[in-house]
Amino acid sequence: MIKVGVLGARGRMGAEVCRAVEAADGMDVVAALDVDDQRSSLVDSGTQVVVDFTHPNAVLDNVRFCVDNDIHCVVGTSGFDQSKLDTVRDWLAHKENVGVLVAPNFALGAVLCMRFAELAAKFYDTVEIVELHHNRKADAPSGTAAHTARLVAAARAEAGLGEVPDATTSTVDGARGAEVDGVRVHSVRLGGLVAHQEVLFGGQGETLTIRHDSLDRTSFMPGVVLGVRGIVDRPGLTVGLDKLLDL
Ligand SMILES: NC(=O)C1=CN([C@@H]2O[C@H](COP(=O)(O)OP(=O)(O)OC[C@H]3O[C@@H](n4cnc5c(N)ncnc54)[C@H](OP(=O)(O)O)[C@@H]3O)[C@@H](O)[C@H]2O)C=CC1
Ligand SMILES: O=C(O)C1=N[C@H](C(=O)O)C[C@H](O)C1
Repeated sequence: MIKVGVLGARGRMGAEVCRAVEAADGMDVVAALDVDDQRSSLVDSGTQVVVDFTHPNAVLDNVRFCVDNDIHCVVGTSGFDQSKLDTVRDWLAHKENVGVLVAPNFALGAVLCMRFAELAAKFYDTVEIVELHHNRKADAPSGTAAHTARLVAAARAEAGLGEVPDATTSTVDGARGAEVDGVRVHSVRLGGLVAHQEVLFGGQGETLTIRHDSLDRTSFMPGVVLGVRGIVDRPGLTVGLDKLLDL
């Protein structure tokens, strides 16, 4: 039995994770903590894998605590840029047996959407991303959109494509979205939504739209459970659930 600790356990994702881990074979929730609880109970309960769905401002400190205490981590919380990933990698360099998985999105379709976008990127001059989420989300753009933009930008660079052409000379602040590695990302926040993303490519006389919709938070759970099972045998930093899938 893998002993699992959940951080953010009273949140939208954390509560779902507690249910999914309890329902899965070979793992148990031994600690379910939220914002005011003591992380020391992770150690006291013998937690082997922590699942973190908290807040972008809190997650790095939680990962530090886990690494220091030889606890593997499966991290869904958004807000991981390259410098935060490098920080985690540095911590892990001194810990041969600890693994941390940071996954911008645990939904299978979102993982495929990112991969398809990476594959399509070199064939199209222009690309923009639209992400749409519920209106209680703390951060914009979404971690998934930022990660997708970075993958697309890297694929464009590798193919020798330059900047995305844009003739805009007159605009209102924000009208053209945020820029992540040169890729425009537009964030929509609406009650009723869960998590949705479109990657739009434009070429000569055609467009390609790759869209993914999470209609319910259960969509993330098979990926989280896979992450918990996988991380115990994967020391070091793993970025993206795709590394645990046969993609
Ligand atoms: N990778 C993926 O597939 C997915 C990632 N996410 C990401 O997960 C994160 C959480 O999302 P969501 O569940 O919707 O958010 P919620 O606000 O519903 O849940 C977060 C919970 O964590 C608590 N919390 C905040 N800080 C800490 C802390 N230091 N220690 C323990 N608990 C803490 C919050 O308490 P309080 O409310 O009192 O602050 C809240 O109960 C976001 O970054 C989101 O983008 C979401 C869905 C899928
Ligand atoms: O806050 C959310 O809900 C989600 N957050 C993640 C993100 O920022 O990409 C993953 C998913 O989009 C849901």
